[in-house]
Amino acid sequence: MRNVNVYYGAFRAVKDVNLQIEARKITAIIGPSGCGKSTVIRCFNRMNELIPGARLTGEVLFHGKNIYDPDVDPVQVRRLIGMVFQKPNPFPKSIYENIAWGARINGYRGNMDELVEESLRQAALWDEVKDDLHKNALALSGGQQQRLCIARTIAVKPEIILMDEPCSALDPIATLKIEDLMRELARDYTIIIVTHNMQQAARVSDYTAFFTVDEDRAGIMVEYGPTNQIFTRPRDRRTEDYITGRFG
Ligand SMILES: Nc1ncnc2c1ncn2[C@@H]1O[C@H](COP(=O)(O)OP(=O)(O)OP(=O)(O)O)[C@@H](O)[C@H]1O
Repeated sequence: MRNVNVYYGAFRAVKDVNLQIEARKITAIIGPSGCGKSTVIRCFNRMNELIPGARLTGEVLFHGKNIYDPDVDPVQVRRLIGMVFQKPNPFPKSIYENIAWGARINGYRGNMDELVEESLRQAALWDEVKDDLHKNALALSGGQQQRLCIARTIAVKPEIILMDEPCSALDPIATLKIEDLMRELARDYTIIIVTHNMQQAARVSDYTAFFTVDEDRAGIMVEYGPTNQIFTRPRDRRTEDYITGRFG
């Protein structure tokens, strides 16, 4: 991200963000409520464009190309940079179709059974559902539904997976499963996660970006670095206050 500002109408929600994401690492975005975490993560695949009144200035470079250039297709951007949401949102269709549908829309011509199996395996869900692929996805538990959403995202072969509070609707055991899965996926994918949960950021991420709210209510990035450094030797007083629980 280069000099990124995001406005909702006249309100500047995010101010002057410069952030370089590392490939095949997990980057956590943390900070108090309203500091713009969701707004920032949505910039990485042009999801803010779907919000009426939202506007971005600056650049988001992916392989050196600004994804906001007029000749870039947002649908293609969202295929390469997939997103998993707070609440698991499988389609009200079978487990199999949840994966096959997106792949088909994206023009997948290979063996669909293989793709479904491979995606479910990568999302650590295969063993639990392999005998029930034609069951409705909504009959799965919340944690299984979220892994299915991750499988669906992986099936279209993205390079980056964005996750906005992916565990906030899950119990602690399902949360740990998703965290283990994220570590597995980070071998092949670049992951960016928004989380309210600082322990989660400390457990799973390689890099952490701490955001806060400036005097004009705009979100700003205070500090970014290796997670270990941010949590043990923050350079900025505001980061220290937040991670030690004095603020937010
Ligand atoms: N669709 C919208 N229209 C107008 N203002 C918005 C919209 N979405 C977010 N905002 C405002 O932008 C700012 C940043 O919101 P955002 O949801 O990105 O913060 P956040 O850090 O993700 O918050 P939380 O941790 O509470 O989810 C807030 O002041 C919020 O009120």
